[in-house]
Amino acid sequence: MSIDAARWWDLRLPDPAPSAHTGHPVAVPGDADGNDRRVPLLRTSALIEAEPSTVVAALRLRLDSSDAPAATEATPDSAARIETMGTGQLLGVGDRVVYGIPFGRTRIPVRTRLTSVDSGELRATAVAGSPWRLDHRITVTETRAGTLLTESLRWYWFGGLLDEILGALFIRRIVLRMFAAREASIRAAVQRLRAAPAVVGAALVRAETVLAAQRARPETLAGRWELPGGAVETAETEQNALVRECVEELGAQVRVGPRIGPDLPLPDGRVLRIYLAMLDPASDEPQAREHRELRWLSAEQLDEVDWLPADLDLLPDLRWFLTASAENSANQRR
Ligand SMILES: Nc1nc2c([nH]c(=O)n2[C@H]2C[C@H](O)[C@@H](COP(=O)(O)OP(=O)(O)OP(=O)(O)O)O2)c(=O)[nH]1
Repeated sequence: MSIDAARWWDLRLPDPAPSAHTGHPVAVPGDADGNDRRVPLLRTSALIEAEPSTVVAALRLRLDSSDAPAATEATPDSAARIETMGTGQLLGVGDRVVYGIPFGRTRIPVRTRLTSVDSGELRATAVAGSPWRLDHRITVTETRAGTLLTESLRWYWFGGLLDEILGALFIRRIVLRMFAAREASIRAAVQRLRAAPAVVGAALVRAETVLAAQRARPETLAGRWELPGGAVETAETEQNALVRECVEELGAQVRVGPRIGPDLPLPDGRVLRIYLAMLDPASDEPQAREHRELRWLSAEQLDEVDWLPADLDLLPDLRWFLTASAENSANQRR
């Protein structure tokens, strides 16, 4: 495979500024990318000892769902109501996030709409009317010590100096409290995801297509499509579980590669983790031993089958990977 998927997370992420590594909040006018220096920017960062795929899943978990981390209640400043427009459990573009920013005894609702979501970054822009605008950006960056989570907020109110004064007097304190509370709830969600029993799935890739399998059982899931795999048994690594499941379900020998996409919470409390995989050159052709049918799907065909709900949240990452592999192969042929 010509794409180095281990560098998956680095692809679209800017380097955090050195001050972000200190873990202390910084408020600087503008940023180093040449953006308007008069626009206030507030940034905090935290190192979380977990893989980026888990941190992203924690970020994208609905904070208002019943299985949300209890920290949402324990730290009311993090209160965020998320109005999901998509079907999946994770956030998608177009979803609205309503933050209740505490102000005296009341809360001022700030409505933001997610404008971009990918493996490394969530970006939301406030939808409150003009002239006021708010850009909220969360990025995750893999480091040797864990995942660096950086949150930044930039606001445009009246513009220029007035925004800086308002920021210093009012916004800065509230926003930093909100960031701190969110960090606590993200840490709690990360712990919950790491402790959950795992199901693993193989994104088995061949010639820019991925193998999808149609479930035959149980009745509630029969007819829907998934990636081959199953539950990880006690004292088994996730990679070994995938190799075993692919033999049992497909009669195929696979080589397991790096993770793709975030942790995907399942309705029963388990967590689904997907790994890229390739057929071993000596392997037999995969057969539907336990499934109804198998199909090799290209990036364009991913929407043609009725995926299980958890898998829907993987499709953007899978589509990106298949498209990038196809482009890469085309470039190499030239
Ligand atoms: N393997 C797999 N399971 C998925 C996917 N998406 C998804 O929601 N699931 C759910 C369906 C099931 O509730 C659970 C996996 O159960 P399973 O029947 O495949 O595996 P298992 O090891 O628990 O059972 P078995 O193979 O021993 O019969 O995860 C997916 O893409 N692949």
